[in-house]
Amino acid sequence: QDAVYEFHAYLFFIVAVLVAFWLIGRDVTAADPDSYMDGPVRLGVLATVFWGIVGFLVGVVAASQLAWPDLNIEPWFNFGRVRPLHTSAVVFAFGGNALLCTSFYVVQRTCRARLFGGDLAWFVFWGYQFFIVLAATGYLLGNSQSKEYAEPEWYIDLWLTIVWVAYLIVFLGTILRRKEPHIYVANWFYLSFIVTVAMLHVVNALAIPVSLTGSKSYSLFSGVQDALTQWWYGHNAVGFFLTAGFLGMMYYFVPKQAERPVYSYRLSIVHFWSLIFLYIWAGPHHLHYTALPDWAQTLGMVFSIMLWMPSWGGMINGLMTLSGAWDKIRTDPIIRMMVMALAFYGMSTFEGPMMSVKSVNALSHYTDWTIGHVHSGALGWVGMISFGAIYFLVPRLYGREKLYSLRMVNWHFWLATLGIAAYAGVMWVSGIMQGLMWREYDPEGFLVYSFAETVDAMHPFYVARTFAGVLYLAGGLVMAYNVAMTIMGRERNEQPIVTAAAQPA
Ligand code: HEM
Ligand code: HEM
Ligand SMILES: [Cu+2]
Repeated sequence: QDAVYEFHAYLFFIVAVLVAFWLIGRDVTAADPDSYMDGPVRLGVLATVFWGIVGFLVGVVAASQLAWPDLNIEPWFNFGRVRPLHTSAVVFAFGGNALLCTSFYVVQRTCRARLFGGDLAWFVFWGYQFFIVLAATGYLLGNSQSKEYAEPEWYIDLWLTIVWVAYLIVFLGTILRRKEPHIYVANWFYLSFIVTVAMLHVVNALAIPVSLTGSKSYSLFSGVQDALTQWWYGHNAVGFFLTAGFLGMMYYFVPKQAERPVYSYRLSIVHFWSLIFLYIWAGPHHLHYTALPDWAQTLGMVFSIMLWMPSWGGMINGLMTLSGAWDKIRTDPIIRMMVMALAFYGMSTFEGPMMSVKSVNALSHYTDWTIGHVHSGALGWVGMISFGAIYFLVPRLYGREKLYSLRMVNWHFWLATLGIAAYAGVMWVSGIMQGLMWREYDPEGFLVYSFAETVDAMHPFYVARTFAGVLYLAGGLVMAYNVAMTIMGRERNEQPIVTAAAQPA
């Protein structure tokens, strides 16, 4: 019925042919059941770095378009198509690959078992990359079902469902055949992420296609039910994709890199159950002052405020794992990255509950303050903890003694930290200014500013935010170079990092 569907059908055909050739030619000798399956992890780390750079770059493009509207290139690269390309690239391609490869790595080590299902793990990896390509090309060609963070049309949603169920089978199967009786807490978090995302995705994507040979569909829900379902999904995508999954990462890689046990196992169990119970109810804080019934808005607000506690439980558990090893912040830039991730996790989960209070949201909603909040969680928490895990994994996965350069990790740390601080700071100022300008009345009761005047006032902030994004992107490029050199087996000839205070007096 339409060109996008046709293009995707051809793409599907080409991929199917390639897979058929691979199936014919592959090596069918059974792998050693006692070894770990690290192929998808090795490639997954590279995919994470690659999609990270793509996503940050598209973020810089979107930021530039807001600063200089002439950069809207019609029709393929206008802001309306570039924005979902950015959000999906960073959240699902970068974050998703980071979760996929670290979860495959962690579940094998902590269960002392090979991934379940043989080549199914490869299907999950490649099937997920195919989903990303379908989604991204669909956006640029103008397809969207207009649900934020769930823009792909129905047939792409169906494909993702198949891939995700396979992911669940691989992960759960590995846990079921574990040789270690205990299920380590990182796996609890990963599992809750996989199960909940499956549920969110299936319910929110329920839609009726206009035709089985066309891309257009209509949501099963309408009006305020549609809005509530969408933000039940959207909020819990934050809670389970961007939070629970990355907490799983934190619970494995922070203790490993710090060479310390988790601070409190009891705390991890308590904050796990309270986190997943509370998150599910907080979605309505995205719909304050809408047609959603008032009681539902208040419910969302109350659960959001309660959510502060289990969130900080995770942060405290991560930070206190460094007890007795605090000196490592000075000497190990990877630990420094992980600590910065936890600091931003704490910061954004304090800011979130505050923004969910209706009177605060009356100012912050629809403004850049929300964008600042999003990016302190995304750049600070999700980005930094993933970078830490990548630096941990690359030498181990590729059989290298150490990274090409620790000093470059330090550079990455500072570029990323300055980028985040500038991004969040600029958006706070511009967001609050924007909110205050919108609500400014004169003594006669007329609005003082027209909407266009508030847009005009944003310009310098948008320029500054673009610059902040360039810093963050530059850090990502430094990482890509470091990773590539490490894989090639090179070691940079450099002085070890020793600060003045660490030297003997
Ligand atoms: C170089 C770094 C980045 C830059 C320059 C950047 C830029 C942007 C821009 C310009 C927008 C649109 C804002 C608007 O509509 O007013 C945006 C939205 C968004 N970005 Fe980024 N971004 C970056 C990195 C990231 C990362 C790493 C993540 C997640 C892991 C992320 C997640 C998001 C999300 C979820 C939104 C939608 C926010 C909302 O609708 O409230 N971004 N970004
Ligand atoms: C206790 C934890 C948190 C609470 C209670 C919370 C609360 C909120 C609130 C009230 C909003 C603004 C809704 C609006 O006015 O439209 C929001 C937006 C958002 N938050 Fe959080 N937040 C939390 C943690 C996080 C974290 C850790 C991240 C990222 C890793 C994050 C990502 C987002 C995103 C992407 C949006 C924008 C959604 C959109 O409109 O597109 N949040 N959050
Ligand atoms: Cu939310």
